[in-house]
This record gives sequence, C-alpha cells and structure tokens, in this order.
Amino acid sequence: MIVFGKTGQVATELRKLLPTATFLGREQADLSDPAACYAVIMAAKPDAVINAAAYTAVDKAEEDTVLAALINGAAPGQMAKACAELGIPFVHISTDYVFDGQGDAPFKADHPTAPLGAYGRTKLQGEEGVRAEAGTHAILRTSWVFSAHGNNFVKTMLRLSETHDNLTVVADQTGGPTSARDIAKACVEISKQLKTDPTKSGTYHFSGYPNVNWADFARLIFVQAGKTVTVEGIPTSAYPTPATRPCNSRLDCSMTETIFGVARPEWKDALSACLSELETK
Ligand SMILES: NC(=O)C1=CN([C@@H]2O[C@H](COP(=O)(O)OP(=O)(O)OC[C@H]3O[C@@H](n4cnc5c(N)ncnc54)[C@H](OP(=O)(O)O)[C@@H]3O)[C@@H](O)[C@H]2O)C=CC1
Ligand SMILES: Cc1cn([C@H]2C[C@H](O)[C@@H](COP(=O)(O)OP(=O)(O)O[C@H]3O[C@@H](C)C(=O)[C@@H](O)[C@H]3O)O2)c(=O)[nH]c1=O
Ligand SMILES: [Mg+2]
Repeated sequence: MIVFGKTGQVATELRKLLPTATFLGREQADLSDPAACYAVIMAAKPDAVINAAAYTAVDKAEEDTVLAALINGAAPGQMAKACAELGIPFVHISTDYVFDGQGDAPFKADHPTAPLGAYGRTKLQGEEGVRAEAGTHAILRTSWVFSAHGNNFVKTMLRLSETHDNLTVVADQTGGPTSARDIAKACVEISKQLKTDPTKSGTYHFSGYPNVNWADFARLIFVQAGKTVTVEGIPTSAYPTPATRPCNSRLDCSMTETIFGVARPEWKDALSACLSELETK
C-alpha cells in the first residue's frame, strides 16, 4: 500500500493504522509534479493507493491557484491512471467545498457540483481526473476535518481561547465535523472492499454526525475542553474572507453506509479523544 501524504491530519492517522504501508512525503513525491506521482506508483507496484495529500489552505488557494490546480487538480488523475494500469484500487479524498452550499438538504453524491472558490474548483478538477481514468476507485468527500495534528478549527479555537474571553464565529454555515481518525479508518475499509469488489467504485460522502454550525461547534469544543469562552454567533457577511465558503455543507452519507457498511461517526466522541490527545501532547 502506498499513501500520498505523511504529516497531514489524515496521513498521520493512516500511519497509525497501516504500519507497513509506504508513506510518501513531498520529498518522495511532490504533487506539484503530477507525472512524478504516476511514476512513483508504477515503479513500486503497490496493491492499493490512498491519496491523503492536498493543498488545503482555502483562502491562500485564491491567489495560489496555479499550484493548487497542480496538487489538487492534476496529480490525482495521474495517480488514478497508474492505479488503473496496475489494476489496483485508488482511494482519493475530496471535500464538501465542491458544492455551492445552497438550500439546507444534505447533498447526495450525484448532486451537481458548483464550487464557490479556487480550493473547491481545484478539488473538483481532481475528482474529474480520477473518474476519467475509470479504474477501481473511491472518491470520498468529507468535511470539517479535525485531529490533534496539523491545522484545524478545533486547534484554532483552543489557541484563540488563550487570548480571548469572547469570540465571534459564523453561525450560518452548517456541516459535519469529521475526525481524521474516522476518515483514515473509512479509507482503509473502503480500499479493502474495492479489492474484492471493484464494482463498488464511485463517489461517496462521509462526515461526522450530527450536523452543526461553526458557532455551536466552537461552543461544544469549549464545553468539552472546560474553557469559559463566550461564543457570539455571527452571519458569514460579518466574517469576510478571501474565499467564499458554502453555507450548507451537509453531506448525505447514506450510500457509504449501504455499500461499504461505514456509518457516520459521532464527532462528539472523536472530539473528546482529540482533546485528551492534545492534553497529553
Ligand atoms: N482539512 C479539512 O478540513 C478537509 C480536508 N479534506 C481533504 O482531506 C484530505 C486530507 O486533508 P488533511 O489531512 O486535512 O490535510 P492537511 O492539510 O493536514 O495535510 C495535507 C498534506 O498534503 C501534503 N502536501 C501538500 N502539498 C504537497 C505537495 N506539493 N506534495 C506532496 N505533498 C503535499 C502536506 O505535506 P506537508 O506536511 O509537507 O505540507 C500534508 O501532508 C485532502 O484531500 C483534503 O482536501 C476534505 C474536507 C475537509
Ligand atoms: C477562526 C475563525 C473562523 N471563523 C469561521 C471561518 C469559516 O467560515 C469557519 C471555519 O474556519 P476554518 O478556517 O476552519 O475553515 P476552512 O479552512 O474553510 O475549513 C475547510 O477546510 C477545507 C480544507 C475543507 O475541505 C472544508 O471541509 C473545511 O473544513 O469559521 C469564524 O467565524 N471565527 C473565527 O474566529
Ligand atoms: Mg483552514
């Protein structure tokens, strides 16, 4: 098994689950060189590949579009091409930001995509490149990833709580926070099942349960962490950012459960595990 990514949130959790897999950091495979990603798979001939590397700085991607398009847009298709030629499963992670966030119904995996920003557009290009190769694959769209490692909203909130008693957080963007550990477990299970049943190939959704808005998520983080911080819910318009985020990030994950038996994990359980891990760090 080859995993692209070594130090990211999901890659770090995959390292714990797959001690014998080969993890490629950017020194071994730079995703800004898509042909190199193809070559490294063809040379190693693994039994499966997971791509957990990406350009994830949502606001920075608005300016850094060329690099984001290589890493998120072009590299996944080259990985999928190598996997298709070798006849091995490819699991690729994508995002809720491929949708426009309209309405309040959970998005089904076949709902039309319409990304609002450069990160989402480049991630969609990556998905399209993977689907075009038509090999054994799963594109797993997830959302709002958190873990004790790397950058994420949970760690940002804890850091801000060191210097603030009150925070303003958007209350009109709703989605499912998802722990990197649960995503890693889902990727491993899905790659196993694809090996024995390639007809399960397709695009799937996986996010933590239940859906919540960012302000309420922040409040729960502070409750669980035992911090007395007041969170004022604000509209997105009061928190301007370079990239527009979708207001509705709800993902309909039912097919992932039906086809793979992988259910939406409770994020509150994962959050307490994440907070304990941060305490002992
Ligand atoms: N974070 C989130 O909230 C969400 C993430 N996703 C998707 O989930 C997947 C995993 O995300 P997550 O674990 O949070 O990502 P992180 O931002 O934590 O990690 C990204 C990883 O990609 C690597 N990487 C970045 N650029 C390159 C490059 N040029 N060459 C090689 N490696 C590179 C990074 O390496 P290095 O450490 O060297 O920088 C890092 O290991 C991604 O596909 C992402 O789009 C989906 C929804 C939400
Ligand atoms: C720090 C902060 C953020 N916010 C808002 C901004 C944003 O709308 C929301 C979450 O902030 P973040 O910076 O974590 O958002 P963001 O980096 O856009 O998170 C996204 O990352 C990419 C990679 C994905 O794929 C998505 O699923 C999603 O997780 O909270 C506040 O309202 N107040 C604050 O003090
Ligand atoms: Mg971010």
